[in-house]
Amino acid sequence: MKIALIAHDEKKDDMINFAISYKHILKEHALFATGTTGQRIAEATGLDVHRFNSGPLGGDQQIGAKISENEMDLVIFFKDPLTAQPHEPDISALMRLCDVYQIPLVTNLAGAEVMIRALEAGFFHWRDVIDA
Ligand SMILES: O=C(CO)COP(=O)(O)O
Repeated sequence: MKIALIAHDEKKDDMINFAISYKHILKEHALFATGTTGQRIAEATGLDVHRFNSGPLGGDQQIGAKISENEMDLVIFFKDPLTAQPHEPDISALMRLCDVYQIPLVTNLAGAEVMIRALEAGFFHWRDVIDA
């Protein structure tokens, strides 16, 4: 599966801990991330992560483009609900495209914990049918 990993600054430590905890699952998949998130994950885990631009510089939109091309299967996005983001329109657009294309999206650690276990259990096989 192609997985996008994104975290706002206040949530980056959560994302690093998540990636370390589930490295054994994540390493079986193709990983994509916004710039800084991807760099932090790669440094902390050694995982191979394709990095797009940083979020405020278009990274969310680049991931949105992948969704529109059926090139992303899951989006794990640790959003900061307490800090205004300069690129809020890009964030909304990314989440909207997940809804348009029926791409599973979680926006916090609790959801990600469930989703990663669903991934491990094979609940994403329906995406193979769509990708075929
Ligand atoms: O701002 C982001 C998502 O909206 C994340 O971007 P970075 O991973 O580059 O910090």
